[in-house]
Amino acid sequence: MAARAWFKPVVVSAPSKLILHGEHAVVYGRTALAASLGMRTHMTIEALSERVQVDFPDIGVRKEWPLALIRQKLFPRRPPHLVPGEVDRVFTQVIHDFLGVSQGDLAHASLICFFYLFSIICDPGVGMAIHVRSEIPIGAGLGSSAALSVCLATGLLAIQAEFQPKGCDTSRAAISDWAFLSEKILHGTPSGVDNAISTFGGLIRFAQGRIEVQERLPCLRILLVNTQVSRRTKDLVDRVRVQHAAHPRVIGPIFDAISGVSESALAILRALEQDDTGAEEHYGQLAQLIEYNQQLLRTLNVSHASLDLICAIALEFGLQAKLTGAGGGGFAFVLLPPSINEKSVLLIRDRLEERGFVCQETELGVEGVVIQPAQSSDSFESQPISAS
Ligand SMILES: Nc1ncnc2c1ncn2[C@@H]1O[C@H](COP(=O)(O)OP(=O)(O)O)[C@@H](O)[C@H]1O
Ligand SMILES: C[C@@](O)(CCOP(=O)(O)O)CC(=O)O
Ligand SMILES: [Mg+2]
Repeated sequence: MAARAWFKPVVVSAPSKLILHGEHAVVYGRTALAASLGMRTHMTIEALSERVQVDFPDIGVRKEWPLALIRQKLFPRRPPHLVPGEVDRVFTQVIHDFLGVSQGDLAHASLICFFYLFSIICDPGVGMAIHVRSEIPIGAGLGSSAALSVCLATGLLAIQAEFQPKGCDTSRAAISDWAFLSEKILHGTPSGVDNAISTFGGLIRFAQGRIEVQERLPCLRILLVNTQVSRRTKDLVDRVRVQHAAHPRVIGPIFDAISGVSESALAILRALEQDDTGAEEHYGQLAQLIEYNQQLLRTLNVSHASLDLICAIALEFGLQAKLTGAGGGGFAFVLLPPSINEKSVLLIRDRLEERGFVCQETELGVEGVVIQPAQSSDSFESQPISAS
């Protein structure tokens, strides 16, 4: 079949995320509570004649291939199933060979994700220039990989839907499933919480692949603290897996306790949203849960000296902090109760920044993935994405 030629430019953005509670335990089916964050990844895809050009400046990748070569080398080897499922490791090896890179090559992991999704979703292939730029710190626990995966899935599905309006599912549920496949290519065994929150936005309760979008979110104020210590999600997840395999009867109950923290925190957030008369007591309970969870994550050996120091500094101000995401560095967050005065917030920020940490406040519970009107095309219209 001949390759297709032209499509309208697609502009997509997807948010980062904050895991309030449940990281690591969620990989083992327990409950996590996650909110979307104001920083986003932006992607544009434009038609390009007979070539595929990938520009990922954040990781220093800019390359181009003839479409005919991709169709010849990759398409005959793609997995037969045209719905997202398990990663076909034979096909990822085919892509590695095509790109001439080795399996562990991190800089090329994003390229592997792109070619995997492109080969399956864009049938029978179309020339394109894809450009991705992110406001999200990469490899720090705020879900940059999921935002990338969600952008790729959304953009490629939108293009395919132009050629094949019937039979191409572009719902949020389908986007999240394709992005989950991409996350599996990057991480091996992700829980799916990151792609779910980046797709749906807001606040979600997530367990065993079930996404429960929470209709209302009380206005939580948190201080994000970047340790500036880089780490890889996969390494931390592997570290926990080794411990779980060695001591399932010890580590399993820790996962249960973390899950309990997520459920309790959700109950308190719902109570806060409905009635803020008992706000002070509720914030006290939320702070207590943050402290418990940080201790549990420390027991799982995924904290780090920098994260422990942030928690200690927060405590000097009577505040609680915990790591967010995989840990081992990356980000922590500090809960700022409504009773706190601005002078204390400035003081705590100063104390943290004196120690080399970078602090910021950003919006919580923002919109999930959006397809925006393309600036370069007058004819492009904003496309709503259905929920399921
Ligand atoms: N803007 C981007 N451009 C290209 N690749 C990206 C981008 N953002 C994230 N990635 C991919 O995601 C990986 C980081 O994922 P991960 O270790 O899960 O950390 P995070 O907590 O940020 O999701 C990077 O090594 C890269 O492969
Ligand atoms: C540790 C984990 O629970 C969250 C990882 O988040 P991040 O990649 O650090 O943003 C892993 C997962 O849920 O797949
Ligand atoms: Mg990630």
